[in-house]
Amino acid sequence: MATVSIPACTSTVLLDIEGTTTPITFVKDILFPYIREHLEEYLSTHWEEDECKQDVHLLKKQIEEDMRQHRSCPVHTVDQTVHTDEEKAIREVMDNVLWQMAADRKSTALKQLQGHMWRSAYSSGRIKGEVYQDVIPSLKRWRGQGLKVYIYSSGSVEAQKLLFGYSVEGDVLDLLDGHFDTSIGAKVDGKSYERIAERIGCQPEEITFLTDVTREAKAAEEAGVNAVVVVRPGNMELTDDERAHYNLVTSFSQLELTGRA
Ligand SMILES: CSCCC(=O)C(=O)COP(=O)(O)O
Ligand SMILES: [Mg+2]
Repeated sequence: MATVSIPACTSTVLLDIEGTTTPITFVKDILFPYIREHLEEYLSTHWEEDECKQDVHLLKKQIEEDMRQHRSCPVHTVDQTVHTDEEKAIREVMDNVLWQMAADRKSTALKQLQGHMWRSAYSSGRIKGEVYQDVIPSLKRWRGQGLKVYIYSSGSVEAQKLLFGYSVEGDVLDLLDGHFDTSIGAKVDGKSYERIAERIGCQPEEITFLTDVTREAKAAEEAGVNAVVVVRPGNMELTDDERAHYNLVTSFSQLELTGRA
């Protein structure tokens, strides 16, 4: 198995989740169906709670932003099955959430609500966060070499902590130095990586970012971050140009820090 060197100046490994630490199938076949199945019940039960109100407020702001940007939104027909204003409002939120999920939108509003909904699924043991077999040994190895390890995912920080706190390998949050989500900026925007470096307190050049998505790798490189593209079963196919441009790994164990044991 070919090794891929990461620069000797690296002080921090920054990890994407879906398609990188975790199979895409876990997200698409377990996490997302849970939301679709429990959305109506969740909104009806928690509608009057502050946290749910904030989630709905953020979703409404996102809808306004989408309208301003002329992005298509679900069209509301008159629904004969709902009677009260609350039922109507819940149905509107549901339509929007399901529409965003069908488009695999990565909006902060959607991701925040999802994170809150997964809480009880993880804490009850119904769902356990999947991580590839090479992930935990690599996190331990990197930390042993003095590297810091952070997560940067479109999934909310709360959703990230649930996945690693209730993982198939147990609670592995101790192996992580911190978490970033899209509240710091979109993963396809170079500025987000500059902000992350600033927040960590290092130069962008000291960060190696591992992701399955080349648009994210490109944005990271624009900020001066070293990007490595992770190829896992079921990930999006890469073009010949992308294969030629990026360092590729199929397992974290292929990564070697230059000049360290
Ligand atoms: C960690 S939460 C579940 C995954 C998710 O909702 C998501 O959008 C993951 O995106 P990523 O940026 O980790 O590819
Ligand atoms: Mg990903």
